[in-house]
Formats: sequence, C-alpha cells, structure tokens
Amino acid sequence: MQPTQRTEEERKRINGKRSFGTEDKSGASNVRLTEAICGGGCYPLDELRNESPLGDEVGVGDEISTEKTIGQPELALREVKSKKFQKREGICVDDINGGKEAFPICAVNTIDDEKPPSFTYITKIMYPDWYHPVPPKGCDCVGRCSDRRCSCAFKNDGEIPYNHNGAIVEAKPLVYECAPSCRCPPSCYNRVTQNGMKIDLEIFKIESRGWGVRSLSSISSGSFICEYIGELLEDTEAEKRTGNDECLFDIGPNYNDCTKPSLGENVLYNQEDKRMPHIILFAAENIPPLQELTYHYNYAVDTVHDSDGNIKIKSCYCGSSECTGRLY
Ligand SMILES: C[S@@+](CC[C@H](N)C(=O)[O-])C[C@H]1O[C@@H](n2cnc3c(N)ncnc32)[C@H](O)[C@@H]1O
Repeated sequence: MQPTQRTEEERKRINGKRSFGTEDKSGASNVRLTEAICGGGCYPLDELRNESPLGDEVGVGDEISTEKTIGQPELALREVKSKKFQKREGICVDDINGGKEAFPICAVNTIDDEKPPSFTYITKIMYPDWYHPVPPKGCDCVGRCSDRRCSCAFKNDGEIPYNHNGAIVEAKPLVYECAPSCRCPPSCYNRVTQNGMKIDLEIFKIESRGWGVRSLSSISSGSFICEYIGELLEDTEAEKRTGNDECLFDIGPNYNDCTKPSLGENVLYNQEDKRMPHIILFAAENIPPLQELTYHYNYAVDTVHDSDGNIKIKSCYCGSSECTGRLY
C-alpha cells in the first residue's frame, strides 16, 4: 500500500537487515517481513518486493529509497536511540503518562516553546456512573484457542481475528477478544489490545496541525498501536464540561486527521455492550519510524454546526493527495 501523505524520496544506505517470520490468514508461516536497518532506523522492505532490485535481494551496503513526509520536522533516529545523547533536542515533557504505561511517552517540540496542554492521563475507559459493564461468558478453551473450537472465535465469524504476531488480519466491524473471564491463559493470541501498548510512541508539535503522534520504530501492517481512551460522557454532560474541566484521556486523542495510516476498530472483551466498544488503532500499512500516525476522523463536509446552527468550516492540512482541503 502507498503512503497517502505527500512524501519526498530519500536515499539511505543499508547497514544491516533483519527478518521476521509472519503468519498469513490460514496460519501458514512462510511469509517473511524483512526490514533494512539504515542509520538508526528500520525500514520495511515489503514495498520493494515488486521492484528491481527485489526487496529480498538488496543487501548491506546497497542504497534504498525511503519516504519522508514533506514538512515533518527533521529528527535523526541515530540521535533518538544513541546513548551519547543524554537529552534529545526539543523534549519538553519527559513522560506525558506519568509512569502509567510500561514505557515513557515524551513530548517533543522543535518549533516553539509551547508545551502540550495539561490533561490527566488515564489507561482505562471511564464509563458514566449509571453504566456497569457486565463481563461476558468466556470461552471454555483449556490451553490454545482455535478457530474451530473457541466460542470467542465463533463470535468473530468463526476465526480468531489476529495472527500469532498479534496483527489484525483484516478490517472488521467488531472484534471480540477472549475475555478475562475466559478459561484460556492470558497469553492467548486472541488477547491483544487488552494487554496494553507495546510500541514506543511520542507526541510532537507540527506547525499546521498542533500536536500529533509518531512512533520511534517501524510498525508493521496490522499491529496494535494504541487505544483511544477517554471519559465517556453523554452529550449534555459533554457540553456542560466544555472549557471547564480538565480533560482525561490517553495518547489516542492526540491523533490528527488523515485517511491513513491507522485503522480504527471496535473491540469488545470486558463487556459485550456494542454501544461501548474499545476504540483501537491498528496500523493500516507498514509505517516507517517517525512518520506521523493519523487516522480518518470521517467528518462529512458541511455537517458540523456551531451552537447557533451555523455550518462550521475547518481547513485540513494533512497534505494527502486525496485530501479535499476540508476537515469539516
Ligand atoms: C483530536 S485533536 C488532535 C490533536 C491536536 N492536533 C492538538 O494539538 O491538540 C483534533 C484537532 O487537531 C487539529 N487537526 C487534526 N487533524 C488536522 C488536519 N489534518 N488539518 C488541520 N488540523 C488538524 C484540529 O484542530 C482538530 O480539531
């Protein structure tokens, strides 16, 4: 799949290569994902498969083309990863999650002196007071869940929606993961998003779009990135709170709008009320390190109104060639 943001080509020399075994939908493990290590970054070679030289054939010392998003602030990955640099340029908050995730999420601003707005980082959806999630009846699988026997797989049209690397196999309207109430072990491959974020993310300031999210390492297509977590409010309560209370959310609401490269999926596991799914962001394509992570807000133009009923207009600066220029 091609990146949708306007990009420019950069030539990079390969310092090393590494391959991972991956599984296809049928469970066959003959597919390989190969990454080229260039400088401090890793670039998936999948896209080169149909080109000459083929992705499999390029080797250490060869040069490959990599894509760099136009307008994205420069940041050398060597600097990101190297122990020589005690403090990276532009870091204005060392950890926006205050130790609540397995690793820190820093805020980087190389444009001006602004820090991210104050908010309370939360790691679980906050449901309204009246809502009490009812745990589903879990599956009875002892050991390994499988497409044919697992009652959770049955709810997913008879298949476990993830491969053994934890990547989602295809987009679905709703994904049922095995639940904490299931008999299968916590390592079951139908439990992915409930186990928390695994990707090193940071937020960074972009001149035209404010704060955005990016990853320090490459992300392969289908991987779980993060959940979009916040406090669930009814409309009237949300209106009352506007501008008054401090916001409660995780990294998800820092995502800016663009048609790609992330995919939002509804996932259920701790309860089965389809009105209250977990909103989960997966990679819709292989994403190189430091590319902004965005998802499509899906606003229809001329459908957003202010409190007086007037149509609101907001320009979109995502830079995608498919963009109409309007966010809404
Ligand atoms: C959910 S917030 C994303 C975080 C935001 N950039 C910030 O700094 O807080 C959504 C807001 O970000 C800005 N935004 C997101 N995507 C944009 C885009 N493609 N073009 C212009 N502004 C965008 C708009 O102001 C939008 O209302």
